[in-house]
Amino acid sequence: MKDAWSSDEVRKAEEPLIAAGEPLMARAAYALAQAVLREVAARAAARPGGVRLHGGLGSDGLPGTARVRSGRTPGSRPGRPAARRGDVRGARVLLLVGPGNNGGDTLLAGAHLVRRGLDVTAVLASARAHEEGLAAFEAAGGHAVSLADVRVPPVVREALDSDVVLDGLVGVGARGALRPPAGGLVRALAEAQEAAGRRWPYTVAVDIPSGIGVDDGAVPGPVLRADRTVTFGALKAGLLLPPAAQLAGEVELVDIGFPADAGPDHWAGAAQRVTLGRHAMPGTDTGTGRVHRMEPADVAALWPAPTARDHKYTRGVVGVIAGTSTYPGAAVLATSGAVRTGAGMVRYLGPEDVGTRVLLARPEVVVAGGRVQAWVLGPGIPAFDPEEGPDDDGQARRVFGALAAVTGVLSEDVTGGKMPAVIDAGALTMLEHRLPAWAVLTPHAGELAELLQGLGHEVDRAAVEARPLHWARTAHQATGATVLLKGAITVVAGPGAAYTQADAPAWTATAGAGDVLAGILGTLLAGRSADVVADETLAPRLAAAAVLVHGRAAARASAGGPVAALEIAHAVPGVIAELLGG
Ligand SMILES: NC(=O)C1=CN([C@@H]2O[C@H](COP(=O)(O)OP(=O)(O)OC[C@H]3O[C@@H](n4cnc5c(N)ncnc54)[C@H](O)[C@@H]3O)[C@@H](O)[C@H]2O)[C@@H](O)CC1
Ligand SMILES: [K+]
Repeated sequence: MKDAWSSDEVRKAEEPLIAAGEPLMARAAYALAQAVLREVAARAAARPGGVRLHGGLGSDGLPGTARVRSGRTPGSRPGRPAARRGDVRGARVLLLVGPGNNGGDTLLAGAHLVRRGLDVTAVLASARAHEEGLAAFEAAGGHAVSLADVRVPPVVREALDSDVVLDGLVGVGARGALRPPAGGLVRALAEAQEAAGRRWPYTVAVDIPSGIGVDDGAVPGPVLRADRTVTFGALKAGLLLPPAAQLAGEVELVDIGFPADAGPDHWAGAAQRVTLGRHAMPGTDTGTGRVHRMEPADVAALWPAPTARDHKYTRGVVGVIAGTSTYPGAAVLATSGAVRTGAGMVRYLGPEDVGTRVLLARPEVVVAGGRVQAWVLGPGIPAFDPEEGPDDDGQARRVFGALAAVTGVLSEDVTGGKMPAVIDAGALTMLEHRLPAWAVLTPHAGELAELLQGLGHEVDRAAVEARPLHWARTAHQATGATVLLKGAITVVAGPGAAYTQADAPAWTATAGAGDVLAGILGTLLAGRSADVVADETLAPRLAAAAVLVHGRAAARASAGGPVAALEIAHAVPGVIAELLGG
């Protein structure tokens, strides 16, 4: 499991170590310099002619760095002697340096790089800079200029003429969007980066890409996209959360001596254990707390793998209420997802013609009512409109009945009382009561926005996409349910924990993929039905596990190319075999 910390937790972990005189910053800076040297050496090794790794500016013919580097012997200008293959000397590095310790890390790393023969320029974005770091950098022979003196355009040109850019403007001490002048600098650099495409230098974010929401993964202003983030002591929540995670590149965690578990999970407190009715508003979401990411071993440990003593009923029966005569495909996809994940049995409830199609695709499915251990409700069923009434072949009636069993409103339901459920698509519009955590809502951003609007929030799809974890938590607090918010990076918010999974290739954004996910999760919930009802932390974990399996199955089915939803379901057994065998 990857654990990403909030900025508060990082600070709490640092305090006693700093008080004890641990050289945290020196360790961070050394590791940062090593990461840069590794990359520079690898690139130089791949290039005959040595160090000039990057294509350089060339486009406007300007000696781009002259103004930034005025008065300095340009040791790495074109025309210098060619170095050996793999030699890092003379590679050009631009440091973007902010006023705090993040800038300090960057300057100290810069000093290491200068000593290794790299050609390093530091742009100090603020009037203040980390004193010790600046002194070490200059003593090593590094060249520092002030942004106030050189202005933004020459810095952009310098960046374009560099091999590596280090973004050390702000780290976990920052709040909100980058303010001027750093904000203006990064806006200009990000635009140039976008325009330059592959000609842009290798960009390393120091601890975090400056300007992201450390705790909530928001991107409130300009941010320079990193190829790599070298982060210190612990992962930061914003590095795993969308949309910021998409700007962090490859994340490298460096051990600087934090204890394995330094602090409490602040978010796991009582804040979200509120009892709110359907129309009550949640309290303010603090947006702090840990975020987890499941890895294969975590999923294997949770998996309800069968033993020789099991039979189909102990393995778990999944009831699927999905599809209509107009949208029969969702029924096929959801039942296929459930069957291929290893359900003891899958029941299908719906219109007769849809049931026939389900059977043609999956003859294992039982098209009849009876006991189930978990429900999958809603794929391919239209939104419920209380004014118009249902036009869905009776599917809304069936979903309402199943929801009563999930919430315990019908305590003596024919299905046997409370049980977990996946609540997807149309079923998301049929929620009338507060839900338990073992009900897992699986909206995409647009559906979550509509659900939240129904609860009185002024939020649209774009707002949900801008702060997915915040809104998933808000929906969890308001409804009581576990919320699985689908996206390129999927977020799960449930009691005491948040998960984020980034397992699926971009090709997975295709019609029907979500129906398959609903089936996969339904089988997992059915396989551990009693546990899920007894332990409210289990549904979020199983939801994250389902997302991992679905994403890996999509990657298998895609093999780098387009993927059809049914093929994701077909790839699931191979993924499970790999997870359990590993
Ligand atoms: N405390 C320590 O000993 C260690 C800290 N480390 C580094 O220190 C960083 C945290 O350092 P600090 O707490 O000094 O804070 P930062 O360096 O992250 O930034 C704080 C500074 O940025 C300014 N700032 C805040 N919000 C801003 C905004 N929106 N726009 C522009 N400027 C803004 C503040 O005025 C303050 O001067 C970590 O991210 C990490 O890189 C590492 O060296 C590891 C050890
Ligand atoms: K940074």
